[in-house]
Amino acid sequence: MDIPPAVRARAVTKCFGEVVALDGVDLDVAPGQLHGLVGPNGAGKTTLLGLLLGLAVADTGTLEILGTPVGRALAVPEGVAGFVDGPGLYPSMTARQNLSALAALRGDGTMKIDEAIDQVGLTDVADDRVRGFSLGMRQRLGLAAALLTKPRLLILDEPSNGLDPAGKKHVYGVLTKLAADGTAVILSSHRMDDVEALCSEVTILATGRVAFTGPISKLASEDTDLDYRVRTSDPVAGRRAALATPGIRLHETGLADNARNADDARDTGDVELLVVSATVPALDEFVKRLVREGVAVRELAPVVSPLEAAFLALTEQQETN
Ligand SMILES: Nc1ncnc2c1ncn2[C@@H]1O[C@H](COP(=O)(O)OP(=O)(O)OP(=O)(O)O)[C@@H](O)[C@H]1O
Repeated sequence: MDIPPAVRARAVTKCFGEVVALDGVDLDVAPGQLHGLVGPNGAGKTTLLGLLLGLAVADTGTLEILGTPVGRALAVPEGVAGFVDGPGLYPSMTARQNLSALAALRGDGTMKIDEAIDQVGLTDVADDRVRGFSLGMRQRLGLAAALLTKPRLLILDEPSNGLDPAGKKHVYGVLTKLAADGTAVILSSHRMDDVEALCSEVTILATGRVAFTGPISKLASEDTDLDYRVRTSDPVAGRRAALATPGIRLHETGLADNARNADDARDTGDVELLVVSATVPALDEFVKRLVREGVAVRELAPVVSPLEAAFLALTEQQETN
């Protein structure tokens, strides 16, 4: 039997008075997919996540969640869990009491509370009151609350807010494992690097419309110029090779024009770094030339990630339309 998509949205529109928060949004999310939702402030991310969580209903369009069409009633669809605008928690209760209360409310705590607390790394503070929790700890507890129901679709609004690097790594490990076990995860974020590290697919929203949806790998077209940092064993020869390669635009990084060798270059400051603007094929030619000339490439990386570059280009485009 075919497993239905976790989310299938078609032409979904949602207005708040005069404000069009979502304008004809299509979204497809497969089971087991980690899907990032990005967009500038006010783009409609929270509104869309709210529809998926049953906190609001769309004005027009169709929405199917885990194979079931969403009706007009406000209710969390079966198999869905998560939070928008931060997890709702009782500050005067401990972490464990919060989860017990939730499990009692739902009457279906299918996962053991200790197991959920352990999964998000809060065992040591399980009996502390939530009032004293940091934002990151609250986020983790919110995730534990969502995990209690063993969801097949998990919706998280800015889940990495307030998490320190170790916390983020832990939470991302939990999400990756959930996805590997078949749960679809949709999360919003303002951090492109986080989305790139975690998600295989992304939807970029701008002023309520989908500017892009699909695999992150498709975002960076081979024909798009991106800025790259290039560090070589010989900055002077590297610079010469850049100038000689068609399609490579060299940004000035402080290397003196009269520098004849690496020692001269070093005298002028940190000039081992070149910043070039190029398409992928032009960059390939540049690297081949460097290798031919016996110049070693020690570092080669985009200045901003392909996702961030595409995000900026697409959202600027949308906003000027
Ligand atoms: N309950 C509401 N009443 C009125 N307007 C609303 C309401 N909720 C959202 N909006 C408006 O809808 C638009 C989309 O808001 P939304 O919160 O979904 O954006 P967002 O992408 O989540 O933004 P942010 O990144 O700032 O959280 C905004 O113009 C917002 O002001």
